[in-house]
Amino acid sequence: MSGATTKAAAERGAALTLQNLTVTYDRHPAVHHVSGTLKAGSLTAIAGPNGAGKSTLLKAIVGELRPAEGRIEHGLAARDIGYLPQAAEINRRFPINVLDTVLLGDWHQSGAFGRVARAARERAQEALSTVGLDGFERRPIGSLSAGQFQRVLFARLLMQEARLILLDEPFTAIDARTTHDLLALVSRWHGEGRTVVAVLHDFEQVRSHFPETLLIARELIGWGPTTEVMAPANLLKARAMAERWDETAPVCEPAA
Ligand SMILES: Nc1ncnc2c1ncn2[C@@H]1O[C@H](COP(=O)(O)OP(=O)(O)OP(=O)(O)O)[C@@H](O)[C@H]1O
Repeated sequence: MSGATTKAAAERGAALTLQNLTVTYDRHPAVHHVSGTLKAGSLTAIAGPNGAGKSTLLKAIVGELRPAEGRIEHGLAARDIGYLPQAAEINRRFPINVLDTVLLGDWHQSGAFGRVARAARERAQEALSTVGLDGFERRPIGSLSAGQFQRVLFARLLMQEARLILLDEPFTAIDARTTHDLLALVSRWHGEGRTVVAVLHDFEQVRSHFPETLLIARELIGWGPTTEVMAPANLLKARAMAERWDETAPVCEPAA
């Protein structure tokens, strides 16, 4: 993104702008012509049916997928974007302990193979304490419960101190107590002025904790205040679009 565009986006109060974004797999669109602005400092849920393109959208924002068409504009360096993928995408057999996993959140300071400074260790320790995992430092990540591991990943995000935080289904298969604790961290990040985005399936959670919502069913249905976007008519529309879409439709063919 050019310096001028970055400045213009910042002046509009935008953390990120999508311009006619289309993302495809083998030329089949998963995200189709999506445009809009994520306000800096906003707290936004991404909602939509299974297969709606929610994870694809996050992957495009972090640069794992390239747009087939359109643009994603932001003025952020990679280290300014924190990303929590869906749990199923993370390999927990990797032989690494809890403390080192949290320290990975600091890779941009220490470098991938650099010596870890004492200050970083102390911050990692503090992050583990914040997520309620004192004493877990040496445990291999493969030995943790799903909820404990999710706490570790949140500690890693705490360590990173990113300006934009993207969470893909952070509370799926997580119990009420852990969800409550992790939602408190989300609120804390929001209070610190960070921009936070979470893909969620629990509409109650969306309504009670996320002031803004982006509702998608491959195409954008709504993006703005949650009370407006999550209106019954929009939810029906999302469901109807999901029921009629053709998985094999090529790029830019009109929906059936
Ligand atoms: N690696 C891939 N190769 C081919 N198609 C893919 C790939 N990843 C996702 N898709 C397809 O892209 C579409 C959007 O998938 P995506 O995972 O973004 O949806 P989602 O909204 O996150 O769904 P869910 O709520 O089920 O997690 C789906 O039709 C899916 O099958």
